Amino acid sequence: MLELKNVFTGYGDIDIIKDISLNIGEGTNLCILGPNGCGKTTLLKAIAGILPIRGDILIDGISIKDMKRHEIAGKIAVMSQISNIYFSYTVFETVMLGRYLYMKNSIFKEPSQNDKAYVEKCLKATGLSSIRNKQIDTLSGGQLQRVFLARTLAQDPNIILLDEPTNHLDLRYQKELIDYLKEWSKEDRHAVIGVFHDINLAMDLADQVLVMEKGKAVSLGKPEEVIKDHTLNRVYEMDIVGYMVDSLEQWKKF
Ligand SMILES: Nc1ncnc2c1ncn2[C@@H]1O[C@H](COP(=O)(O)OP(=O)(O)OP(=O)(O)O)[C@@H](O)[C@H]1O
Repeated sequence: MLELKNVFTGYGDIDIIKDISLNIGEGTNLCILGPNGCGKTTLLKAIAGILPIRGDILIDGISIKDMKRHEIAGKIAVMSQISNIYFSYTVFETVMLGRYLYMKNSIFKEPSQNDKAYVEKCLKATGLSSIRNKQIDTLSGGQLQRVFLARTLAQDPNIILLDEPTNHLDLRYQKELIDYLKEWSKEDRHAVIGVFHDINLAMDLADQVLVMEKGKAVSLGKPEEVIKDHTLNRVYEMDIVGYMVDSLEQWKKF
């Protein structure tokens, strides 16, 4: 479904991502882990077609270099972060922006019944139906995060890219988001690629884990394989598994 072949990318003349190859099949949740500055977001930008690359990225066998921006956007949606708010729209209007691709390139036209129904479905899936008419600049960080998820879903992509999607979400909504993504990715021709700092959440969502260090892929495999090979400990320069076990022991005391 998505294939990265010896991808290099970066900013100006500097390569941040160095020689990454990956194959992401249907129904896969890939979580990307690695310390600050190792290139996780830069890799997502390359996959979204935002940065020029050397090597190749293929979606369903077609190079993104041969695809137009709207063609890539029809396949891959990036869940935006809170810093992207510039205008005050209602929740409904914001989620409708995700349908833009399908609205014959005009957001000024009245959306079709189909588009409206699709937006309603996305609002329902993210628990936002009851606040559909609220202005987004009056929402809490967690509500806003869910609005952006709904807008991403409204784009009806095959692949969702997420960059630390659980920022601003309280525990309940973190769990709900992860559970929702797990369910969504198992639908026909879907996959999720996410960057996480919370290793617990990453391990909960992931079928595959990619560990990055200094722009390179240093480990790729199932969560249990990646935990066992101690690469995580090395790249984070701490005993990750030991830390997790200690935390659990603390809770057992209560
Ligand atoms: N727009 C940019 N122009 C130049 N350099 C950049 C730009 N964005 C990121 N970088 C650099 O690229 C490197 C990788 O950054 P990136 O944001 O991809 O890392 P990350 O692993 O996502 O980090 P974090 O975990 O802190 O979010 C860093 O050295 C960063 O300073």
